[in-house]
Amino acid sequence: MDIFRVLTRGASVKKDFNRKGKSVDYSSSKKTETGNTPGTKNESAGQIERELDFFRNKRILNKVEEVKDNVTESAQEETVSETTDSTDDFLPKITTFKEATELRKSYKGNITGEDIPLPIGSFEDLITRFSLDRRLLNNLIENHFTEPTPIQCESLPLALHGRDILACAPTGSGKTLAFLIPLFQQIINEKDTLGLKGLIISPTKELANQIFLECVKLSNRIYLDKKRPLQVALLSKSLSAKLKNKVINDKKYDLIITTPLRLIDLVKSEALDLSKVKHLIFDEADKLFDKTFVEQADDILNSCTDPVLRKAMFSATIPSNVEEIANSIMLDPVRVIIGHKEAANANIEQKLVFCGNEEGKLIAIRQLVQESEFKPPIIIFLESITRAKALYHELMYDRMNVDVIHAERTPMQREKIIERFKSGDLWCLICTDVLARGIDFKGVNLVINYDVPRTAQAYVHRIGRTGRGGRSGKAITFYTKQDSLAIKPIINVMKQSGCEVAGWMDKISKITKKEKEAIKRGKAHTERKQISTVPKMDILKKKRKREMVQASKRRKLEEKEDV
Ligand SMILES: Nc1ncnc2c1ncn2[C@@H]1O[C@H](COP(=O)(O)OP(=O)(O)OP(=O)(O)O)[C@@H](O)[C@H]1O
Repeated sequence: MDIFRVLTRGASVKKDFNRKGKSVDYSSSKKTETGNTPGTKNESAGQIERELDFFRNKRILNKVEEVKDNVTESAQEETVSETTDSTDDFLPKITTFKEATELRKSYKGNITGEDIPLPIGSFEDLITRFSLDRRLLNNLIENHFTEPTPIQCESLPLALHGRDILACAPTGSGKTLAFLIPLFQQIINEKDTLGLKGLIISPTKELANQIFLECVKLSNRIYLDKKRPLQVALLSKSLSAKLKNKVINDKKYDLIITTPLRLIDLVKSEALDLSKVKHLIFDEADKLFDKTFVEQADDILNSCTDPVLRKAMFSATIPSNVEEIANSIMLDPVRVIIGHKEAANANIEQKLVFCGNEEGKLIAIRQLVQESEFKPPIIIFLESITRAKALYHELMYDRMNVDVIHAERTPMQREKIIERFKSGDLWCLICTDVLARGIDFKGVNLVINYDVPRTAQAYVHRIGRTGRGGRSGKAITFYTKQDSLAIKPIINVMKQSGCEVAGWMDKISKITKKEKEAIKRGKAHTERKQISTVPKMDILKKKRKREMVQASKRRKLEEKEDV
C-alpha cells in the first residue's frame, strides 16, 4: 500500500527527458521532491520517494536553492539578473545551424516552414535570446522544470518570434509548457495593454482545469506592475455568471482557459470581449477541429478580431484534414513534428489480448487481477456510458477498489474521483473517452482498452495516460471476433511505435481502400453485447418474474376499477 501511495501521489513524478538518451547523475539529495528530509519518514516510503525523485541531482537542487534565495530577495523585480549567467558552463546553447540539426536529429524533430528559428538547448538559452523574465524562469526551476523537452526546445523560440504553430508531439511529452511558457512571456511583454490577451481552448473541463493549475504554478509572484499580478482564470460556471452579471469586469484577466461552448455563450451574450486577444491556443487541436467542435472553433476564431492574432495548435495526433484546416487559418505556420506522427509514446509497452467474445473480456480482466500485470494505478476505457457503468458494477461485485467517470457524473463527483485517484485512495478508474485526452495522472502503470477504440488517434490518446514524463507504462487492448476490422489501425500504430508485432498481426494489419472507408463510416464497430457475467437463463428468469409482477399489478388495478 505504501508503494502504491507514493507512486500515485499528486506530486510530480519527473524523469529526465534527456534528449540524447544519457542517464542523469542521480547523486545524493538534500530533500525529497515533496520537500521532506529523508529519514524523517518511514524507511520504505523514503526509499521509494528517492527512487522516484528523478531530478534529485546536485546541480538542480543547488539551482532551486539559489533561485529560492533570489526570489525572496526580489519577488517583484522584473529584469533579468546575472544569477543565470553562472549556469552558462553546463547549460547548452544552440548557436549554429549545425548544432540545431544535431539536436533535432537526436529527438527526431521534423520542422517545416519558412525562416525557422534555432531551437533552444536550455531554458537559460531563452534569457540571452529572448530576455526571458527571471520570475518565469524561477517558477520553472522551483517546479523542477529544469531542462526543456524536445517539443519545448522547438515551440518556445517559434512562439516568441510570433509565429503560428502546428505542433504534434507524443502524449506526456510536455506540450502544455510548450505553449504556456512563451504565452506568459508575451503577456508580460504586453503588460501595458489592459484586458484579455491570451486564450487557451480545451475540449474538456478536466483538461482546462489541469492547464489552469499549471498556469498557477507559472504565474506565481509575477506582477505586471507594482500592484497588478498577472491574472489567469479558468472559465468556470460561476465565473461565467459573474462576468454576465458584470460582478467582475472582463478586463480583469490577462489569460483565460476554457472549453469552447462556455466561451461562445459568454461572447454571444457580450459579456466577454475577445477583440484584444493576441494569442489563441487550441490544445488537443484535432479534437477541437473534428465534427463535434468545429463550428464552435470557427465561432471563436471569428470573435478574435485582432489583426495580429497569433494561433497555435497542439496535439499528439494531427490527421491530414486538421493540417489542411490549420494551413487555411494560420499565417505562414511552422509545422513541428516530434517523432512519428501516427505513433504512440515509445515508453509504452503495447499488447493485444484476444478474448473471443464479450464474456471472454470479463474473464480476461478477472484473470489479469490474479496476475502480477494488474499493478495499480490502472485506467480502463470503455466505449459508452452504459458499458462503463456495467463494468463498474461487475468489478464492484468483485470488491475491487474501483470507481467510474463519465459524462453523466456531476462535475463535483468527477473532481472528487480524480482527486482520490491522484492521491492513491482509488486504484482503478473506469472511464469513457472523457478522460482520454490530456489528463496527466502521474505514474499510471496500466491502461486497459476494454473496448477497442474507434480510431487510431483515440487509441494513441487513451494509452497516452500512461508512460508520461519519461516514465514507462503498459497498455493492453482487449478484442473479440467482432473487432477484426477495428484492430487493424491499432496494429498499425503499434508498428509505427516500434512495438514487436507478430507475423499474423502484420498480415492482418493491411487495410484495403474499402476497409478504410468502412472504418471512416464507423462500420468497424458493431453493437456489442452487454457486459454481464449473469448467465442468460438467469436474465430471462428475472425478466419473466418482472413481467409477472407487472401483470399481477395490472390485474389488481382492473379488478378495483370494476368494483
Ligand atoms: N521540461 C520539463 N521537465 C520535466 N517535466 C516536465 C517538463 N515539461 C513537462 N513536464 C511534465 O511532463 C508531464 C506531461 O506533460 P504534459 O501534460 O504537458 O504532456 P502533453 O504532451 O501535453 O500530453 P498529452 O498529449 O497527453 O496532452 C507533466 O507531468 C509535466 O509536468
